[in-house]
Amino acid sequence: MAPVPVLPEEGQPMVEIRGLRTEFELPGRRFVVHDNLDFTVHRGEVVSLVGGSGTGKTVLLRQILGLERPAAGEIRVLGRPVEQLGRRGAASRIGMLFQHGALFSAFTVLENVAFPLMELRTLPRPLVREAAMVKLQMVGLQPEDASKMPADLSGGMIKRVALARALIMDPPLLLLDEPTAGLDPESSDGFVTLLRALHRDLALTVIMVTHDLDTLFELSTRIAVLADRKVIVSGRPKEVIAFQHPFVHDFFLGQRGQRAMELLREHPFAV
Ligand SMILES: Nc1ncnc2c1ncn2[C@@H]1O[C@H](COP(=O)(O)OP(=O)(O)OP(=O)(O)O)[C@@H](O)[C@H]1O
Repeated sequence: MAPVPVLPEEGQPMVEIRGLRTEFELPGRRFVVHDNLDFTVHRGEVVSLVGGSGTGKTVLLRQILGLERPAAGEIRVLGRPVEQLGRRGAASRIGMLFQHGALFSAFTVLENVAFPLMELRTLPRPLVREAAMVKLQMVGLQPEDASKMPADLSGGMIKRVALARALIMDPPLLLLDEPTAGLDPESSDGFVTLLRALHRDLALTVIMVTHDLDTLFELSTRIAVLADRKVIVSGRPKEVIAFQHPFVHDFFLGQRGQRAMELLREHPFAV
């Protein structure tokens, strides 16, 4: 069995990032994505990361997951440096929903959901199957969906299967990369409702990257803006929208501003 992560008290840091520097080599030059970036997420929060294209939102999620190492700085997850968690330790603490679901096309739905547990080789197959079926039910899928192949699923079902797989080890921390991208409005609403219920019922801490204002306002307890290689502001929408920065102005008050203002009125207490 995977070790049960020790949960910090409510409000204690789940993720702490200090002095983060991320750089990539391009032919002939070094390209800096994050520079001296600080960011903390507390237990129970749903923090949305927004920022322009290429500001390093996805890379930051991958670093929190331990899939990529920064050039400098420290990332602690549940009080421990992420590089000390190892693959198994990270998997039991952090669930990740990748942008396009990232399901294995040759595996059935059940095999996809069960995969992280099968890889551990610590539980007998019937128990793994049972755990995967419970997670399928948790994300609103039917038992008969278990034998389907990814090619036979709708976009909304693919997201749900990927979410069931992200939750298979009962991680306290869930990372979501564009959870509603590519979904029609009805599927998107359904998925947001599911995420909100799971956040509440499983006492999850969530870090989410999204460009979608409805998803942002429906789910977030805090918004953090990535620009100029740092988190330039984080807080409630009202506080973030009032921050003077060209990206913040364009994102919330530009073309989409009217929708942002409607959402702010609809969700005065949500964030
Ligand atoms: N392995 C890599 N090698 C080189 N450059 C990379 C690598 N991974 C990411 N980058 C670059 O780092 C920058 C940040 O990428 P990232 O995918 O995190 O952006 P993002 O903020 O998620 O953007 P978007 O909103 O467009 O998805 C981009 O310019 C990307 O091309």
